Amino acid sequence: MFDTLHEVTAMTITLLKPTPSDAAPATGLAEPAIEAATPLPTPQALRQQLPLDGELRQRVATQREEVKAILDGRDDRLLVVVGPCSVHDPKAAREYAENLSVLARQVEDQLLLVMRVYVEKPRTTVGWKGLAYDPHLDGSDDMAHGLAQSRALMRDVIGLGLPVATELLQPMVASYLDDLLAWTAIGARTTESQVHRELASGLAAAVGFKNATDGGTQVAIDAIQAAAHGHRYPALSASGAPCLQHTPGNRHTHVVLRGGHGEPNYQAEHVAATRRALEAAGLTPRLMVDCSHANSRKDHRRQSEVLLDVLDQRLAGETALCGVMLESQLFEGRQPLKPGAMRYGVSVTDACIGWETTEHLVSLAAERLR
Ligand SMILES: O=C[C@H](O)[C@H](O)COP(=O)(O)O
Ligand SMILES: C=C(OP(=O)(O)O)C(=O)O
Repeated sequence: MFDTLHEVTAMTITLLKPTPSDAAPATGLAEPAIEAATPLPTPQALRQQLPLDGELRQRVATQREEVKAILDGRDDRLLVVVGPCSVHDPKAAREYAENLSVLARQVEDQLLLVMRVYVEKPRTTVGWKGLAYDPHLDGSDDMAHGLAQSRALMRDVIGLGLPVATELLQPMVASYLDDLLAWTAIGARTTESQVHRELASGLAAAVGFKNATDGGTQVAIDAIQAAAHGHRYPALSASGAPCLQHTPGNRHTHVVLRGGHGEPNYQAEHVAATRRALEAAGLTPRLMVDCSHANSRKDHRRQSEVLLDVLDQRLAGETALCGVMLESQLFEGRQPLKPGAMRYGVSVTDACIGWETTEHLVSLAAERLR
């Protein structure tokens, strides 16, 4: 199935170097800084190759509505975005999804579980950028294959009955995957970006804007306001042609508190302050707490204490808290990315809690909310 894409990847086009008469004599500024361009399939071609059939399309529509009902306060269940920090092994991700789909049914009276299928990773400096970019984990950047693997995996997760969450990082990647998503993150490193706010304004899925990496929440509140408006911005159409995209605006957005610079911001005083800031901006206060990242001080074992605190706040009547996020894998911890010497089901980005702890925490959350 992926042969065609592989063939496309193999054809690398070397960009035309300027002729001597084009070159800028003194500065050399006319030299292109891009070394090569590798063709990718158009979003339309990939969607045709890995289509979402009528039943699955309807399922995604229903999943999106379920998430939005929670954000609108029409459903008082807790939204739980849970799964690996990043997917690097689709086989392990499918096994994880099978486990999660069973758990989701056991807790569905109290919780709506949405699986993190994160295939793009924002990096603080440099590092592996995710399955969509480098599926062979070796720097070969076979993105045509990575996009196909990402799409196929997300489709299988939906087939298991689970809604899919991802972070959308590179706006062009969104058009390969966005028909599959029930919930989307705009990450801490991009919430302030106008380009990402424009992207969010045209998504059919709900969007969570993370607070900034320094802990600042105002950028996420500004992002909610920006994304609620319609925008017009240049983009590539599904068939790969440049176009001016017109978006309607997205009202189903919310803040995600993830802490900043090693300091948590999940506690009641932070939640109350964010609630007041949202109300002052004329916005409906709705918040998700990310139990990982700076909220856990990057120690996966502390995600449980964050979750328990958030549950206490909910039970004490904090209705703005409509969701939580957990970073979880089949097995706990993290490992360096060393192809050929990897442990199955262990994160290669941030450390995660393992499946047993995940099952225990999610069941406990449902039990406490009952
Ligand atoms: O969620 C994952 C990481 O926190 C994020 O991608 C940044 O990773 P890095 O600091 O390891 O680059
Ligand atoms: C990168 C992530 O989070 P943040 O943007 O909060 O760092 C993530 O959730 O994978």
